[in-house]
Amino acid sequence: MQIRFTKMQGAGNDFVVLDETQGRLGLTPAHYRFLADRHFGVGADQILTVRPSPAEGIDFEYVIHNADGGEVEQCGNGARCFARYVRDKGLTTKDTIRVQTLAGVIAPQLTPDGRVTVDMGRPEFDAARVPFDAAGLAPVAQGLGQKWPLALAGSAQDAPVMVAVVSMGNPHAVQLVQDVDTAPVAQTGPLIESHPRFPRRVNAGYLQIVDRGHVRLRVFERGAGETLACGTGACAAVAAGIRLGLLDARVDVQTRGGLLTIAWSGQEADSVFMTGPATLVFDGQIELPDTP
Ligand SMILES: N[C@H](CCC[C@H](N)C(=O)O)C(=O)O
Repeated sequence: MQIRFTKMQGAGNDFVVLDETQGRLGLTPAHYRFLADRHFGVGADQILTVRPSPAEGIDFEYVIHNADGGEVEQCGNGARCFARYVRDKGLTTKDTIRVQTLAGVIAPQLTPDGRVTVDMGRPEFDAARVPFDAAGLAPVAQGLGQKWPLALAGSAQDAPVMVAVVSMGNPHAVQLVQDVDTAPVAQTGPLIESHPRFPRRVNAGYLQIVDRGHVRLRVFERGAGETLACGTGACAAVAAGIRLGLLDARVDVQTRGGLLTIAWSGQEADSVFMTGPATLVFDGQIELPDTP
C-alpha cells in the first residue's frame, strides 16, 4: 500500500505526519515502526496522525505513536507541528486549534513570529497518577516539591538517582545534573525508562539549571531513545524545577535541537504553556510493506 506523508520537526524532534481526515489508513504498530525506521523507512521519533473532529468544539483528533510503535498520550513538539500542518495543508484557517489527545484537549496557537504556543494542560505531581509506584520509598521534600530515590539496578552508580516525577499526560522522571553534556544519558536513560516503578515506563529528563530563567535539558524518551528535544519533557522539567523552588515562572529551555520557552504560574490548577518552532521539512510517499 502506498501512503502519502509529511516530514516535520520541532526543535529537532522529528515526525512523520499522516492525514486520516478522509479515512483511516488501518496501520499496525509494525507499520509505525517501519515509518520511524531511519534506515528502512522514513525516519522519525514519533508518528503523528491527524483525524477529524471527535466532538463539538474540538477541531481535530491527534494520535501519537512512538518509534517503537506504541501509542502514547501526549507529544509537545508534535503538537506544534500538528498545528503548523493543519494550517499549511488548508485543513483549518484558525490560529488557535483545539485538539483532542489521549491525555485530554490541548490548544496550540500559531503566533505571528512563526512559532507556536501550546496550552499543554496542568502538570500532575501525584505519584500514583504519573504513574509511579512509590511504595516503601521516602521522598525528600524541597520547596513545594519532592524528589524520590530511584535505585538503578545494573548501573555503575551505587547511590540511587533522585528524581522528581511529573505527568504532562505522559510520564516523566526528571533529575538535576551539573552538566547535561557529561550526564550519563545513554547509560542510565534506558534503566530509568523501563524501571519497574513506572508501570507505563517513563521519559527520563536530565536538567541542568543555568540560572532561574535558563536551563539546559536532555531527555531519553520512552519508546524513542534520546531525542534532540522533548516538549512535554521541557514542560515537566520546568514545572518540577519551579516546584522545587529553583526556577522562575518563565524559563528558556536549551535543548540539543533548539530553544523552547516554558511558562507556568506554579499553581497546580494552572496550565503549562510551551512556545517553540515547528517546521515542515518535505512531503513524500512511501510503499508500505504488507508485513513490515
Ligand atoms: N516519548 C514520549 C512521547 C513523545 C514526547 C516528546 N516527543 C514531546 O515532544 O513531548 C512518551 O512516550 O511519552
